[in-house]
Amino acid sequence: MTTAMVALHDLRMEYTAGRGRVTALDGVTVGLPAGTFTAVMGPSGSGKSTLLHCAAGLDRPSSGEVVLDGVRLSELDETGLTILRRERVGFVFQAFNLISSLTAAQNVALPARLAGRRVAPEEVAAALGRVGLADRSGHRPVELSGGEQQRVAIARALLTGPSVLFADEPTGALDATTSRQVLALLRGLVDERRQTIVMVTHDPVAAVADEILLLTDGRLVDRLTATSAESIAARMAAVEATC
Ligand SMILES: Nc1ncnc2c1ncn2[C@@H]1O[C@H](COP(=O)(O)OP(=O)(O)OP(=O)(O)O)[C@@H](O)[C@H]1O
Repeated sequence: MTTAMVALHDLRMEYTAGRGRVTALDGVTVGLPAGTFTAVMGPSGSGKSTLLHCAAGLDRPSSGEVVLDGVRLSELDETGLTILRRERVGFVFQAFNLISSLTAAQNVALPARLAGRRVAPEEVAAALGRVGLADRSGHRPVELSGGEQQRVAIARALLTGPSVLFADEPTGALDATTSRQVLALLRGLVDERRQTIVMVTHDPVAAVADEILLLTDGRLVDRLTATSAESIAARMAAVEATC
């Protein structure tokens, strides 16, 4: 039996907003095997980002448990969570969050350097090579296309060799063609390096994922495998029509 790289057990998240309470996650239980690509989809407000943030140790759930690479996150204090995020988790967001005055190579090395780690130039070159940007290491963000900037952000996230790469709308700021290229790059990391990836997206080209988790109202309502972009778009339209 494959053990899950990321296991969520009855995950619940409630927010107090004004005088009311919002249930963002309403008992999600799922296991994501190592070396797989999972997309999390669902209507706006269905709890996708909350799920990603809890799974990655950025937020603590109200109840339930996250086990990431064998570590029960509820047992970690804040320092433990910070170390876990630094060493075992990589993040990619919609906004590339690159520092404009630094080169691609300097951007890739920055988080590790800030964490007090010496970073060998070969390590940075290897990370940029993995995303197909070996020849762009001296370029500043303004000298790179949007897709290339996102690839630099992916190289930065891969530098520490994370157990899991979490991506929140990584193609949200990219055009259709560039989005496909970035998703193909992520797919390649799974196929060639057994990288585990969990990605929130609205993009039906998420069909490149091994599995799509469909959320509505904080609940896991479907798990889709081996599906096409067309059937995902149709399923999403049907779910949104009922919301
Ligand atoms: N910090 C917060 N305080 C109060 N309510 C919140 C907070 N963060 C999220 N929520 C609420 O929790 C629910 C789930 O939000 P979440 O951001 O996880 O949804 P989402 O599926 O990622 O949405 P979108 O696709 O629009 O980004 C929403 O109703 C949202 O308003």
